[in-house]
Amino acid sequence: MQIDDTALSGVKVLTPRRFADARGWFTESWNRETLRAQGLDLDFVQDNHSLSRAAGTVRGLHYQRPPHAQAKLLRVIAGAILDVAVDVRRGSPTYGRWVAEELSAENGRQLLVPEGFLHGFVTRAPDTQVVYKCTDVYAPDCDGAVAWDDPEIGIDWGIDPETAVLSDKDRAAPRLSAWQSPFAWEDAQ
Ligand SMILES: Cc1cn([C@H]2C[C@H](O)[C@@H](COP(=O)(O)OP(=O)(O)O[C@H]3O[C@@H](C)C(=O)[C@@H](O)[C@H]3O)O2)c(=O)[nH]c1=O
Repeated sequence: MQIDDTALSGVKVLTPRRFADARGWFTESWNRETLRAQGLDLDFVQDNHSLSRAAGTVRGLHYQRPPHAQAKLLRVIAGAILDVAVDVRRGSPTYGRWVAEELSAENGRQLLVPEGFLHGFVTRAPDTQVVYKCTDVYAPDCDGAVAWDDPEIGIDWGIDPETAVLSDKDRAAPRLSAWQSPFAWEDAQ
């Protein structure tokens, strides 16, 4: 398992090894001990799976506030996404900054998004399926969203914003400046 840092502390790109042979390949997509040995001790309690029919579907930017904050480990099993994490840890030297990583069924990469980040993705192929592990259960009362297209955040999604396929919740999400982050940098240390 190769684990690479990104420009934002805590956000990591994981690339599991693939064992190829005449049949295809085999990979350990998640192994608690392997990650523990490399310093990532995460207690996952829920797995999610979403299908987005159209390319250009945007889901995000989402979070769950404490006491149900979630770290997420994402991968793609069909199609491709640009996966995005935005640092919203109050007091963080990189508050408001984002990183993006292309995850696809082909490249097998995974993105680790810790607590204290907004998370979202845009699909880059039809019928894209994303699966991810979460460190806390779904808690609708703690669920929230920030506008995916907030110019203050300035994410380059690589699509025409007018054509994005969105949920009603995501279309109505507030901008970063109109929102109070429930995450503190100190809590993340
Ligand atoms: C996230 C979630 C949703 N649901 C339900 C609520 C709702 O009726 C339906 C669809 O929910 P949403 O519209 O919130 O689904 P979606 O927009 O795919 O939400 C997800 O987006 C990505 C970017 C994330 O980071 C995830 O944590 C999650 O927020 O599924 C659950 O039952 N459990 C869950 O864990």
